[in-house]
Amino acid sequence: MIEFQDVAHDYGGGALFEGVTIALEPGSFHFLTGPSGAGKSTFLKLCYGELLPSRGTVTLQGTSLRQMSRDALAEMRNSIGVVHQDCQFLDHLDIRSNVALPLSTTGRAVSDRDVDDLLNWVGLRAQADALPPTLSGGERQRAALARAVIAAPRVLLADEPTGNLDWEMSQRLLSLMVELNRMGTAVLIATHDMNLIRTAKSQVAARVLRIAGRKLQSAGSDL
Ligand SMILES: Nc1ncnc2c1ncn2[C@@H]1O[C@H](COP(=O)(O)OP(=O)(O)OP(=O)(O)O)[C@@H](O)[C@H]1O
Repeated sequence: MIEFQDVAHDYGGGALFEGVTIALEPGSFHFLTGPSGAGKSTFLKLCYGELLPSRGTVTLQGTSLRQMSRDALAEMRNSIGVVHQDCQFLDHLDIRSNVALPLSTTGRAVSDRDVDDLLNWVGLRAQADALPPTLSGGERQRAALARAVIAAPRVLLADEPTGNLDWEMSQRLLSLMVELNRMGTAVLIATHDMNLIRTAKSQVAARVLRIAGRKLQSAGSDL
């Protein structure tokens, strides 16, 4: 689904990580952890083609990023849902329209009913007509999750989706992502939150990856 072959990335100040070879299989659940600045967001950006690796090959569904045309990459991105760290919205559009954007901007049919079903799933049906600035942090994160999955992606990538949320709200978001994974979506979550990882491991067979010392390692059973 997403494969890294001997991948390194360097923004110009030295490699953040190198020699990364890994496959994110369909239906898998991964956490990605590591110190601040280790390169977690960078790793996610490589996964959805926002960045090309400095060295090595990233392959999305059988095609190397480098060989993809701009159109092919845009098409590929439709099969990958992303919850960004800052979950930005278009503040002049209501939550229903923001959540529908991945479909409406690609010209695909979108019914209010489908969007409202999804908003119901994340517990935001009552906020469908609200503007983004009026939502709480937890509500914004759940709206961002709804937007990331509206196009039924095969992979969900989430960058610190529970950052700044209280424990109850973090758990709620986690259960939504576990539920998605049970329905077949591969999930990769970058997080600092070790409690979240421990909790998830009692619910799902999650593999924990850690960027440390410029390498991507499998975290041990100390978690
Ligand atoms: N576009 C860029 N140009 C130059 N350097 C960058 C760029 N993006 C990120 N960096 C640097 O690369 C390093 C890794 O950044 P990245 O955001 O991937 O780390 P992270 O592990 O996600 O950090 P955090 O946990 O704090 O979010 C940081 O030192 C950052 O300043």
